[in-house]
Amino acid sequence: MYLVAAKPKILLLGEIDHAQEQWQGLSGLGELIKPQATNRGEFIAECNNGKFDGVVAAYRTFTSAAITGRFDQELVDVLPKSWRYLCHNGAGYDQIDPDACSQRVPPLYVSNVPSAPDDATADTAIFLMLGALRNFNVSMDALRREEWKGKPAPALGHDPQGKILGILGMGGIGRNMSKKAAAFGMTTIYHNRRKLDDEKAGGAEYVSLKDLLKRSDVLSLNLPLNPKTRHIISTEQLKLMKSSSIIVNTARGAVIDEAALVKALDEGMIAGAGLDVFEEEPKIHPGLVKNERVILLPHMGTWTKETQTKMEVWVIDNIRKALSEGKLLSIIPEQESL
Ligand SMILES: NC(=O)C1=CN([C@@H]2O[C@H](COP(=O)(O)OP(=O)(O)OC[C@H]3O[C@@H](n4cnc5c(N)ncnc54)[C@H](O)[C@@H]3O)[C@@H](O)[C@H]2O)C=CC1
Ligand SMILES: O=CC(=O)O
Repeated sequence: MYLVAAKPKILLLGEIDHAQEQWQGLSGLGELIKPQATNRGEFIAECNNGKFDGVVAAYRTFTSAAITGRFDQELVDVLPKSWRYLCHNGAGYDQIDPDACSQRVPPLYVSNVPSAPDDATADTAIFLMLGALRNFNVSMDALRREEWKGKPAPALGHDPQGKILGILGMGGIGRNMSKKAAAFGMTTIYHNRRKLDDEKAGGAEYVSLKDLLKRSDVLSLNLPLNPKTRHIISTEQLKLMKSSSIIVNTARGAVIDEAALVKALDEGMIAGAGLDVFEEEPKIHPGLVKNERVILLPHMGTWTKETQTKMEVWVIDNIRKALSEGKLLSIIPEQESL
């Protein structure tokens, strides 16, 4: 009599919209399953009643947090020990606590999707930058109220040519934006945890955070959200900025203290903002909604067919590698040395 090893399970948290064929292709490596839970309590109950025993890897989306909540200590503690890989669809993995995953025995290895979102997100940042520099939002709103340009017409905008773009977080998206901004005649300065080598910096000057704030005409936030970066931009930092400057945020809402930003805009500490992300999505601070000098997008940085497809395929490739080789394609930096 032979014991037949149970097929591993692969759990889908969220939806696959573009790479169905590649997802189904994983069925050769494991049984594809979905949770029934519609909220965190039910999800934890499914973990506790053994529904996910045998799960080796999971595909998760940003919006699946509406069901599971954050992958924090509480959640990691109830996951079955068979579950070794958590493959996130997104560059930013702030919905996952890397320490809780790393300290579990055995560790829960986490992957994200670097580089695939770079172009689409940097394009979004450029759109927000131009829109805010040119005061386009004021007239776009006015036109829909059947007013030509607006009453009064908006203040004259500013050209990007000759202006200084300051990038906080010079990673994949920051560097991509810097290259694109050069085509608009801008000079980039940046602040990062570490100075980049010359090739990566691409001619951008490394400066302290204080100098970045003081010198930038456009401050673009391109760093991850974590306990060290939460509210990295608040009143003290905003006070250092030029009153003619604008802020662009395509990173995560909570890297800016949103209430402080509203106050800074209202008091003329800075001239405008272009925002794709918010502290409590999908809620937006009413002070941002009512301020016409703020151009707003509902977290659409990677909202293109091409980029969404690339990102889904990337996650599936992570799962495939994990199941067939025991390694992830793009493990998060916090776990590189595990
Ligand atoms: N709006 C959207 O749809 C999208 C938003 N994002 C957000 O953008 C963020 C950046 O993405 P990538 O460029 O792919 O990440 P990345 O990891 O390539 O770059 C992040 C950079 O920030 C730097 N950094 C980290 N902590 C810092 C600190 N305290 N001070 C200064 N620099 C710091 C890192 O050294 C790195 O160079 C993601 O974490 C995500 O939250 C990413 C993709 C799409
Ligand atoms: O917000 C999107 C991401 O990829 O991170």
